[in-house]
Amino acid sequence: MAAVPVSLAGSFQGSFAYFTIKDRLPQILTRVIDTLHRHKNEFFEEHGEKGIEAEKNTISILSKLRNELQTDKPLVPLDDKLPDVPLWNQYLEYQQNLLDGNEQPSWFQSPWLYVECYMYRRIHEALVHNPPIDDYDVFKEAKIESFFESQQAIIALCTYLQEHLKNIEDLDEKQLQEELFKLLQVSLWGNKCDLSISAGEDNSQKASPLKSLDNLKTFILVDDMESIWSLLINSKKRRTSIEVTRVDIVLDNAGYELITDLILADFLLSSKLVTEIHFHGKCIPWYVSDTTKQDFNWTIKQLQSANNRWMSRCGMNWEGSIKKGVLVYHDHIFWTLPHEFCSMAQVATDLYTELQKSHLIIFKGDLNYRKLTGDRKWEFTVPFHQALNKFHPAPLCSLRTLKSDVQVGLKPGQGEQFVTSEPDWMICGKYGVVQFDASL
Ligand SMILES: O=P(O)(O)OC[C@@]1(O)O[C@H](CO)[C@@H](O)[C@@H]1O
Ligand SMILES: [Mn+2]
Repeated sequence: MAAVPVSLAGSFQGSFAYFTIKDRLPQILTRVIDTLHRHKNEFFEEHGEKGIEAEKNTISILSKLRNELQTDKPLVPLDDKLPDVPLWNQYLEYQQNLLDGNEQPSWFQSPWLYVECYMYRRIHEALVHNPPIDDYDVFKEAKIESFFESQQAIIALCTYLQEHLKNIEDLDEKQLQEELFKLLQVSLWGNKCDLSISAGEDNSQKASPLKSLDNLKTFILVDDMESIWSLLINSKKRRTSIEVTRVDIVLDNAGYELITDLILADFLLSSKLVTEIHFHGKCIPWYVSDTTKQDFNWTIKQLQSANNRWMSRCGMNWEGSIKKGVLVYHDHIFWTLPHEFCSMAQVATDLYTELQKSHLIIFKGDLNYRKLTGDRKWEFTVPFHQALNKFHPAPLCSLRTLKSDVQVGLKPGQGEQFVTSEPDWMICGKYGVVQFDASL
């Protein structure tokens, strides 16, 4: 196979990577500092003087971090005690070895994917070094706010699921396929709502998600929904009563997007297209809005206790599915490492083996797409399978709105047409893909 292309990086002046490292990441750090400031009283009430001390120390570490980033300083090894530290520090060495003897990995020179992940891990390190606020999630407030901002859309989805799909057993194949396509698209467009692209500003779903699907259809650049349908319906037909059909969903953002993923999961289970859903979330706060176990549990609880009866019914059902073991939540440190997914088999063999049990893995969102394709300067027409670079644990698909400049699997001329007519087509979140790889 031909060598892989170079990584996107801040060294490409004027690229989205450059702009992100120069402007957006410092903005995110400033917001984190501001959040800690605003919660000073809360830290005092909970932990007394020790809380205030910890808040001050964390802020000073983060201000220093922002300065390192803005002046393109060398990346330094991590030095907390968490289990992923050796892997991070080996990765730094690996990046070092890719350079000429005198150069050192740095914010603008190293791959964008690496430095951006590294920033979030350094934010976590700053907190870990400062008990008693070491388990404080600096993005929690923004995630909670975005959940409440999307209330109407969440109600619309829960109502749809409960009312419209209560006769799901009676649907014929065509109708079942239509519902699947609808909810795949809802989950795809749910990915517009991430808080990293907006540097933490409100970016929630306000319009009715089901009504807008037809209008949005033309913005799906790669549509492999038929392949997903064939895979699922064939496996349903072949399955004996003791067999399992397992779908894994590698989650992205909490808030509205997570609800769309839960709705999709519920539909897959209640239609009996699948028998088990496995969710995968992050172990630490990540890219502002990504889902952690706390976010996941909080979301289910919120739904259960909501005033709206469809919302609370969804919450109850999902809690029930979790108890029955048909809805399973996992996390793994690999998801918050800087590695491309093609190194998962070596770096996180246990996770790779777990994913091999799946009949279909759904990767949500832009960052997962970047890691699937290695965040490299691929030609638009390179097949998705090739860009995966031997990452094939099971059949997989990506549901992703385009928010960074990597895209593969397009038809000849398809990408070029946008380059002139809509220069920001790859970063504005207006376009999406449902892109499938059959694995073998
Ligand atoms: O993975 P998500 O939530 O869809 O997007 C994450 C994201 O906002 O962060 C990066 C920019 O900082 C981009 O990869 C992408 O746009
Ligand atoms: Mn995200």
